[in-house]
Amino acid sequence: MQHKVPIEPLTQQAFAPYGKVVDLPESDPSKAGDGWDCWSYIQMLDVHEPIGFGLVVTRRREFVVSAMERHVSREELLLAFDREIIQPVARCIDIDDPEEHPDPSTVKCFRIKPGQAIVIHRGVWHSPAYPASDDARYMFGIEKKKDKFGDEMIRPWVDFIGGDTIRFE
Ligand SMILES: NC(=O)N[C@@H](O)C(=O)O
Repeated sequence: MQHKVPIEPLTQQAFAPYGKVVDLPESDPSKAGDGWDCWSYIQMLDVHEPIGFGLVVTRRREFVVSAMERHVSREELLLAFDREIIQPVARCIDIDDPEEHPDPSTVKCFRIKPGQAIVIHRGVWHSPAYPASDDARYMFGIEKKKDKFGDEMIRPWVDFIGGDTIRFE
């Protein structure tokens, strides 16, 4: 079965079950100077080991997702660089279940604008991000350590329950 999921704007409230949003706050800056404003700390990444960074070039393709991965031991920072990207996510049901499959009924797809970022909660399912229109580049940062269920394997992808797929629009 294929589930249709609308693309939604990234807001703290909508993204809360999946992680944290990194964006300019409405509040006054905590520091400012001639020609610049600074807000800190606007978000936290909970880590115990050095962070490794990865860059992804994501190319135009059908907006269809059939599998996701997750990191049960690590939060993941993900930052849109040059163009808008779409990030599909699914809820973590049981972080201690190594046999869990992503549940398609919990999928949401968020539009992340250049300069915005997310911190994906531990255990939350995610696919690679898609470009909203033209090919895009994004960066992720994650602790460089083994995950509890070994998601550093060559193929960490887990199909949706029932072999379902997601089409987002
Ligand atoms: N988010 C993404 O594209 N990749 C990471 O989750 C990863 O572990 O490679």
